[in-house]
Amino acid sequence: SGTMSSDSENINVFCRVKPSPEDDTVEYKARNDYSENIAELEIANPLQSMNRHSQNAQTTHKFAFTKIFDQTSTQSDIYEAAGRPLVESSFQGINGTLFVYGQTATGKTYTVSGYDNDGATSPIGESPRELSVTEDSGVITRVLSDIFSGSTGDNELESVTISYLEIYKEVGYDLLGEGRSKSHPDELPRVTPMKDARKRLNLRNLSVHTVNSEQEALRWFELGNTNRKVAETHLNDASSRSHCVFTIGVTCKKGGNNKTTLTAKVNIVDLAGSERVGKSHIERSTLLSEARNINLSLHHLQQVIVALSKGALRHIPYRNSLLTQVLSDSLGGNSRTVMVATISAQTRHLEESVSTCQFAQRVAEITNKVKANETMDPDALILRLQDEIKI
Ligand SMILES: Nc1ncnc2c1ncn2[C@@H]1O[C@H](COP(=O)(O)OP(=O)(O)OP(=O)(O)O)[C@@H](O)[C@H]1O
Repeated sequence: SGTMSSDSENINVFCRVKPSPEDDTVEYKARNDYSENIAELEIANPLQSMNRHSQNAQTTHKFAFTKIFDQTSTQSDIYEAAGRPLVESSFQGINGTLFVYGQTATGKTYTVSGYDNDGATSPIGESPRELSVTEDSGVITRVLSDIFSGSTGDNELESVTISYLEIYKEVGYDLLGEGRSKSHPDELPRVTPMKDARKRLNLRNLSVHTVNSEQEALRWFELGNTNRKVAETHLNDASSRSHCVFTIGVTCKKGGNNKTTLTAKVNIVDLAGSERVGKSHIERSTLLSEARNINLSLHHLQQVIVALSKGALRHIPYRNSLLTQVLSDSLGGNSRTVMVATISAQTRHLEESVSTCQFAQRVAEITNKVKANETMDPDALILRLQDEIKI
């Protein structure tokens, strides 16, 4: 039947420019054409425009995006354009992914997780202060809030689950393991990828928590962030060096047909900083091995994206890293996916900003095959098959 077919759709790519002091900024122009959903980012290259001898030197770089968020954009602007649509489609059984990519300190974590809720985290179950969406809340907080308060259309929300995975040097850590905060990352359960009988990825040891309210969900998220900070302190600034994947499972009963269940997964992904090893002034050998490791992971991600952007019938090397295995549905599979490329407007980061935008152009070429995940209860399925036979 028609509802089971899949639709091809491209990954929508957004750009966010981090606010910075007015001196030392690159001249860039953003043109958003709201009616067409096309935006163009033009970055002037000050180094080349100063060189009057090279007539043919490229003085500007131009990049196409779905939309550009300039330095004045708010957390809510980003959410409305890039986050909310994923919540709405999750109620229809459609998987969604939002991932942020960019150089260190360009606002990836701010975009996804907002400002840190400084201060004490209360254990799950105790009753501390109320958590809620504030101006600085990132995509994850807003998604969790909307899932519990947004309109599910004709369908009825049945259950919500969450999990929170950190990947550091190819090792997966469960940030919500056992529901309490840890004092050392070694205490966090290690997550390993396995294939189940149907050859689907199964993340062993990643806890999946059912949540019944926005408060409960936000409390888990806060616990995960506390564990993430612990890891950061012990693992040489793991924040820039690790990847975090927050996953929300949404189950709905289909309206007018409560024998059909719709299930969707929404992944929100904060990637490691994308700068190249050569540019960061890393001297200590341990740090160098870490840098290679992040870059290795991002390198594998880039390989997957290049293979996908070149089109069908290619071998896609998902298996080379844990990150690409986790993101296999999000990239080229069954998921509605959006990317937010974060860049700095500062002149000294020009090269990195251009390279981030170039990567984004590749990602925009990827097509996913999106279809609603519907399952019927066995009785309903038998009735439907009997109906079909009669015709
Ligand atoms: N749009 C913004 N508005 C206000 N502050 C911002 C914005 N973007 C980033 N910041 C601030 O800039 C700092 C660096 O941002 P953030 O930690 O999010 O970067 P990142 O890209 O996640 O870096 P890393 O790769 O190291 O994790 C933080 O203090 C953050 O609060």
